[in-house]
Amino acid sequence: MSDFEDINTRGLVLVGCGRMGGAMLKGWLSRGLQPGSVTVIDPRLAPEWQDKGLRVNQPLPENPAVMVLAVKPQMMADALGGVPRLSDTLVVSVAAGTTIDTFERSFPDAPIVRVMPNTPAAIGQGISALIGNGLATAAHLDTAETLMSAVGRVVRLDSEDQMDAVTGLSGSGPAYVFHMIEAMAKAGEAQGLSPELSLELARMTVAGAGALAVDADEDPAVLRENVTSPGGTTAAGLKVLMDPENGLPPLMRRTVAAATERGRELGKGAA
Ligand SMILES: NC(=O)C1=CN([C@@H]2O[C@H](COP(=O)(O)OP(=O)(O)OC[C@H]3O[C@@H](n4cnc5c(N)ncnc54)[C@H](OP(=O)(O)O)[C@@H]3O)[C@@H](O)[C@H]2O)C=CC1
Ligand SMILES: O=C(O)[C@@H]1CCC=N1
Repeated sequence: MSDFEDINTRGLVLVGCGRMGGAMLKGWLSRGLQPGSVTVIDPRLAPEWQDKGLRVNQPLPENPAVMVLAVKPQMMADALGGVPRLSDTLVVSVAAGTTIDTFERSFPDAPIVRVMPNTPAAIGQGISALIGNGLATAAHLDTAETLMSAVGRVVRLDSEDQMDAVTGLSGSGPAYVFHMIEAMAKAGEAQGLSPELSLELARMTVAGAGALAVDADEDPAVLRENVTSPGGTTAAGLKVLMDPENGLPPLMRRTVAAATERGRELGKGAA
């Protein structure tokens, strides 16, 4: 039996099919979601989605199993204005900042699950955190978890208050790691390597270290120590990187704090 049986029967509506909506849709279709059961609402849907058998910008099914909202927080009010007051439909939002009570104003009788995914979902390597409203039953949370586990791992939160920090860490986090690759590549160039060689070394080092961190039984700290020979090259590099005042720890603290704070602002309706 497909995990998507009820959704394939009643339908899924995806409002906003950009980078995040598209990444999730790709994962769902590859895991058994039938294209004909998906209604995509996006005024300027990318051409790559046009010939996939999806229902594009068509009237909504009468009683869809799930509606996924994946538009920018700043566009959410517009998007919500265009959808009916569903009640028997699970509403899932992936928007940063936008709080559950905002959705409850549009869907006062609906189960609502707020999710924070990330873009490695496009290759099934995402991590999503979720939390439901008072009307979301265990079955609704399971449905949301089924959807999100099709594109990576899922954790459940204890409180919606955690969501902005989750957003600042894992929602935005892939961008920090991509920037780390860029910075490592530039640093290699500064030591005389060619841009191509430097980028390849940086990219595969981050990919391999990330995969090892997930696969290994040891903590990242132990994996780090395994690379670090006493008096060797890594120790010399880490002395700079781990400097408590000017190194990565205070920089990363400020980075995640700034992103978390921006999530809070978006939740209060900031543009
Ligand atoms: N990108 C990421 O890494 C992550 C994003 N998110 C969240 O996902 C949501 C979407 O972000 P992202 O995918 O990056 O943004 P995108 O801009 O790539 O995607 C949003 C899509 O929604 C479309 N759209 C705009 N207005 C409407 C509307 N009224 N009805 C239907 N569709 C509409 C946009 O069209 P157009 O471009 O023409 O405006 C666009 O195609 C945001 O709320 C973000 O916080 C969460 C986790 C990670
Ligand atoms: O930058 C943003 O606001 C979105 C949310 C998390 C990742 N991208």
